[in-house]
Amino acid sequence: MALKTDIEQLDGGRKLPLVEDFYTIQGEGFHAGKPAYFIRLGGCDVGCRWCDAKYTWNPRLYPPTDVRTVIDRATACPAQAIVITGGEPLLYPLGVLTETLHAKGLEIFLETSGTHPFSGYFDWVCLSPKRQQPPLDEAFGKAHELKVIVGDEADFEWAERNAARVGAGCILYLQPEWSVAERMMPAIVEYAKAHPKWNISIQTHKYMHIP
Ligand SMILES: C[S@@+](CC[C@H](N)C(=O)[O-])C[C@H]1O[C@@H](n2cnc3c(N)ncnc32)[C@H](O)[C@@H]1O
Ligand SMILES: Nc1nc2[nH]cc(C(=O)O)c2c(=O)[nH]1
Ligand code: SF4
Ligand SMILES: [Mg+2]
Repeated sequence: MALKTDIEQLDGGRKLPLVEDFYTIQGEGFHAGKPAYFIRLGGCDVGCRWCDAKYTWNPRLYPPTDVRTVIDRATACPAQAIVITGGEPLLYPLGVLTETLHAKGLEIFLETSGTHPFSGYFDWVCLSPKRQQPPLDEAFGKAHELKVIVGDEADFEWAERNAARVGAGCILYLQPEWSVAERMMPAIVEYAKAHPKWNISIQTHKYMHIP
């Protein structure tokens, strides 16, 4: 299965495989609670079995869309923050989209597994490392926050391994994998209390019943 849209179809990033764009409240990590305009791109080659965006994986379902149409919608709403997510957004050249939005004075946030080379401008990078396809070295130095998904006890060791590779100022989050959140929450709470460099992120949008 083609896991990314062919680059030549993207006209250097003037077009991107758009899944959806929507104005909501950031539900995860350091900026949870912040109103933000989300731009979700299609295609991912990482394959997390518990991914809550599996509908994005096949980019062929999402034809390359002129980024100007998305930018027009994003700038027509009151949002001052834009979150670029996916799928795995770093599959694509993000320079045109992000630099155009930045030039309009908007804050640009990235949600990424760090599995592909960076392109584009970001004010904030959230790195969520995946065991089956770990981040590229360059991702660790760019991460403003590290958000490790915890689905079982072994993930705490995975979290520490990644925490050891990010910059000193990178903010650390443990996020329960949604389908086992109830069961894993006590262990996550106890781990964070015992290792207070870690914070907890709980996908508040899912409790708020917003996208
Ligand atoms: C859908 S991913 C898209 C961006 C990028 N591919 C990544 O993984 O960071 C957005 C965020 O949701 C997290 N996520 C995905 N499925 C989840 C689940 N079932 N439970 C908790 N977090 C999840 C990811 O780890 C990531 O931090
Ligand atoms: N409200 C809301 N917050 C989010 N933070 C990260 C998300 C993502 O799917 O990248 C996400 C999302 O899908 N919805
Ligand atoms: S890297 Fe992100 S989009 Fe891709 S499968 Fe994992 S959670 Fe889903
Ligand atoms: Mg989501």
